[in-house]
Amino acid sequence: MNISIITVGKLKEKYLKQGIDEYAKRLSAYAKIDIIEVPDEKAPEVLSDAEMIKVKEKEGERILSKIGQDTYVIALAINGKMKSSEQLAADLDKLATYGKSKIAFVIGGSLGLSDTVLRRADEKLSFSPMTFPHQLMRLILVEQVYRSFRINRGEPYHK
Ligand SMILES: C[S@@+](CC[C@H](N)C(=O)[O-])C[C@H]1O[C@@H](n2cnc3c(N)ncnc32)[C@H](O)[C@@H]1O
Repeated sequence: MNISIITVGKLKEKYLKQGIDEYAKRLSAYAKIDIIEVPDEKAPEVLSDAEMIKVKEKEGERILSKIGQDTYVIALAINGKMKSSEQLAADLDKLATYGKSKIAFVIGGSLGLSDTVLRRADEKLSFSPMTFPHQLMRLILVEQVYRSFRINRGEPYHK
C-alpha cells in the first residue's frame, strides 16, 4: 500500500519531527510512506472571510496537485466521521482488498481545508471535536496509521 500524508507548511518543531520520523520509519516496514509538504500561503494575522477562503483555496490547489486520480483521499476534518483505531484499521484493510492501494491523508493548514479539497475527499476523518494544531495532527495521524497496520497483522501493540 502507498500512503501519502499531504500537509501544509514546513514542520519546524524538532520534537514533533523526531516523533513523526520515528513512526514513519516503523510504518515503512508495512507500507510505502511519503510525507508531502506543500507551501502555506503567507497571510496577515487578521483576515476577512473572503481572504480566508482565498488562502485556503490557494493551499488547496497545491494539495490537489499532489493527488492522482486513482488515489483514495481521506481528509482530516474536525467535523468528519470519528472512528475507533480498530475501525480505521478495518477500513484501510478493506480499501487494500478492493484494490485501492494509493491512499492520501490530507491535513489542512492553520485555517483548515478548502471546500474544493473537501469535495475531492472520498471521506472525512475526525480525531475528535477538538481542534489540534496541524503539525501535531501529523504525529497523531502517523501513529494511528502505524497502529492500523499492527492491528491488521495481528501484532501486539500496547492498548
Ligand atoms: C488548526 S486545524 C484548522 C482549524 C480550522 N479552523 C478548521 O476548522 O479546519 C488544521 C488542520 O488540522 C486537522 N485537524 C485539526 N484538528 C482535527 C481533528 N480533531 N480531527 C481531524 N483533523 C483535525 C485538519 O485537517 C485541519 O484542517
